[in-house]
Amino acid sequence: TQSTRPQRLLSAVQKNATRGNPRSVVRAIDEFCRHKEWAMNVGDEKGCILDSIVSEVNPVTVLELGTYCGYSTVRIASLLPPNAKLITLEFNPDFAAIARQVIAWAGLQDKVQLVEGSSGDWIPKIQEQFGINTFDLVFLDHWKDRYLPDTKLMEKCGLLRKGSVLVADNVICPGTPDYLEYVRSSPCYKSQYFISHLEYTKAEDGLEKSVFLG
Ligand SMILES: CNc1ncnc2c1ncn2[C@@H]1O[C@H](/C=C/CNC(=O)c2cc(-c3ccc(F)cc3)cc(O)c2O)[C@H](F)[C@H]1O
Ligand SMILES: [Mg+2]
Repeated sequence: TQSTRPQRLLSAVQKNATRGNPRSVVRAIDEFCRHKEWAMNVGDEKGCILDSIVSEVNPVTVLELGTYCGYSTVRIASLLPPNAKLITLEFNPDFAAIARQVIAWAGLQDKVQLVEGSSGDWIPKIQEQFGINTFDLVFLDHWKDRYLPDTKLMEKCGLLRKGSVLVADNVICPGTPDYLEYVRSSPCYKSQYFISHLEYTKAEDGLEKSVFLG
């Protein structure tokens, strides 16, 4: 049977990256997507911006919405302090299976909890299930029309505290207009746009960093 793109991406990691070396996993995926097959990873250009924000926040608790193949999961987790935890939500079982193997190849499985399920179902259950009260950092990279409802849900569930940082991918392409309008106009957020390009292309895209003011 035909392989899927995520399966071919995983094969490229297993072929070209060194086990236990997250940077080599990130590099192998970027090479595959630049030279073989485009895939919707945050990519290296926006990834460097993400790295700088993660390093500045130095989060102990991280939530990622939309794991896909685990590229940004590996990028973020590789920068976390030893006691930190990253929870990543992915409701497609095929993507989740690939991401688990990518995360394991990077040697980051002890820092990452991949939860197979939908953000809408899981955001209200995270505190009781994982003993986490609030998140220092949230990376939004799932369906673009779910950024706003899930942000409101995180607020309602008390998962954000004064200073929590939201980083949203694709705020220009494909675009998340309702989310952008909300975080840029709400008195509860201080927002900043980091201009960049859509992964592996010359099209404009960017990340929006929004600090929750409580
Ligand atoms: C809704 N709740 C969810 N809960 C758990 N997992 C979820 C949920 N929703 C989706 N997932 C999971 O999160 C992932 C979804 C990623 C979606 N990403 C994109 O569409 C996306 C698209 C482009 C793009 C740009 C230009 C172009 F010409 C074509 C594509 C670029 C990007 O960087 C993207 O991130 C995964 F697939 C899905 O199962
Ligand atoms: Mg994206």
